[in-house]
Amino acid sequence: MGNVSWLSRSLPIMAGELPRFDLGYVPAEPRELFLRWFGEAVAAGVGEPHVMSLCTVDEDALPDVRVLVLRELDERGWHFATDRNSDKGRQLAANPAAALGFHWREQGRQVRVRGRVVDLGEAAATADFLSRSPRSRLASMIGAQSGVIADPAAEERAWSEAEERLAADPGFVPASHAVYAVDPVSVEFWQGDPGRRHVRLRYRRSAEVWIQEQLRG
Ligand SMILES: Cc1cc2nc3c(=O)[nH]c(=O)nc-3n(C[C@H](O)[C@H](O)[C@H](O)COP(=O)(O)O)c2cc1C
Repeated sequence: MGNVSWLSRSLPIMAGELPRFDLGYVPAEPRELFLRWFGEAVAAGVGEPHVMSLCTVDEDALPDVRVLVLRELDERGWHFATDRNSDKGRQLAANPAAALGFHWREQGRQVRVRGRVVDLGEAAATADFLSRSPRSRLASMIGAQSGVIADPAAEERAWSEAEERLAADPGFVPASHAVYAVDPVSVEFWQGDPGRRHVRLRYRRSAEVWIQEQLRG
């Protein structure tokens, strides 16, 4: 047996006491249930509950995934911020659809969001960028995210130049900074059970109505 296989089989999963998911007490809209679960994750001390996986597909339909920070949740959907010229930015330009995954390990919970992706425009991008720390803003001013670093010395110079630029113009916002929202077509809430009777509830949007379906775990 390989090392990963041996280690993986010997590691615990969904151990300990987990919350119960009472399907008799769920709201009509998935956003409300997400906010409830998110608040519970924060209260339970879940590590980085606002970090999520973002899955996109490239022009050859090959999936790609990485983790991002959830920036906001409102009637437009789940927001994230990134560089429009990054790999994911280019993938979204070609195919504006995505899936998000949250895993709140300490509670044995998972939330999956699928939907179309909408660029929220310049005002949202500007507000998001200016709310960031100076170091975070600098990192977005060096060049296109996901670009290959061919010359480390030039990269050092780019950081210095960005520092000078930010000092001279603290209101500077790169044109490539973008905030996107995932406008959901389905949202699934998954509650793990140590006895493996997991509880899954999927909200599926049909026209303007949310249909709830319980899924086998
Ligand atoms: C905890 C964590 C949070 C991150 N948050 C963001 C984020 O909010 N926006 C972002 O563009 N990249 C974020 N990243 C970096 C991405 O995972 C990824 O490396 C980067 O966006 C480039 O992805 P791409 O090459 O697929 O475009 C984060 C990474 C980690 C580990």
